[in-house]
Amino acid sequence: MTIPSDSLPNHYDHPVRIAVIGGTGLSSLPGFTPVASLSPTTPWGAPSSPILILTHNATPIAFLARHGASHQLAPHEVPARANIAALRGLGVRSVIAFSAVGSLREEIRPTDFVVPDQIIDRTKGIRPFTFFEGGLVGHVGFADPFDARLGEVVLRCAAGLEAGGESITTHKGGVVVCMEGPQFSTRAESHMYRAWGGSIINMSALPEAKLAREAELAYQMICMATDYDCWHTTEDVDVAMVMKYMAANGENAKRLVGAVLDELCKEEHTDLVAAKHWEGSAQGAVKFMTKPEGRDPEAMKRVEYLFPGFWES
Ligand SMILES: CSC[C@H]1O[C@H](OP(=O)(O)O)[C@H](O)[C@@H]1O
Ligand SMILES: Nc1ncnc2[nH]cnc12
Repeated sequence: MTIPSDSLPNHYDHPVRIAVIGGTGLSSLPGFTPVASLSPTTPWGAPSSPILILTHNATPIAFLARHGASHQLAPHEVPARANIAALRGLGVRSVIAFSAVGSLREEIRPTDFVVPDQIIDRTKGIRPFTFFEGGLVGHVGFADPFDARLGEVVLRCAAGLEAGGESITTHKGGVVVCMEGPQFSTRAESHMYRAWGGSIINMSALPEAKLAREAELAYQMICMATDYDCWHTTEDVDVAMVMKYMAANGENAKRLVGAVLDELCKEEHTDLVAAKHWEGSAQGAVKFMTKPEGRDPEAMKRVEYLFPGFWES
């Protein structure tokens, strides 16, 4: 049964540590119990959709539909800063982000899952991509754009499901090419991305992953292959193909999220879920760059939204 989100409470009074971002074909997480629907505003505007708080074995998780509840936002229109800031504001420190991707490798078949570890940026600079601007500068490290520890947990859970006979094939590591879109690639581009070492392609790993790093969140994308883009001898990608495979992938995504949440709820992962290993990383980058006399008060206030008490310490 789906409970309409407007009949749910619009507040939730406990911190929520884990978020799931759903992408194409995954605009809800059926099977989890909705307990609240939140519409926070941030200094960067409103998130893509109301954030649903769902419970899984008594653990709350935040669910956000990246393209909006009706998939009304094109990849370049996704308010990624508001999304990440709103999640952080709820207490979220770990994010599992789903994405439908094209495969650039023969061995990554449609319906396979990939837990990537690298990104090549082919966005065109038209998406707002940092929290630190407008009178405040910060440079965070981004050598490894995903959270390896969260990635390990996801891979272990996927292996457990596979061993239990579930039909999920999961690939460890891979390079996501994040293109601008919304049009798909030309054939020449598709071949070029393969020559560059790309494994899969999407339109939404960035700036989401960069912003998560700036917000000191542990962030891992789980990619679900839906097509072979247009380099392969099979049919060229189109939306119908993506949606057809996402129907199958959605079930697998739900199973995998369930297993990952079961694991993350264990006491041994408390520090990982709280992203203790990222704590202070971005704050250091911001504090030391712009001299106090050059800091814009509005920019300082925006940073305060991400890191309450930031300027007092
Ligand atoms: C409809 S195919 C292109 C679209 O699908 C992917 O979305 P998401 O990453 O949110 O699952 C891809 O990135 C494009 O936005
Ligand atoms: N071939 C493709 N290119 C970009 N994004 C995608 N999402 C799913 N398939 C894709």
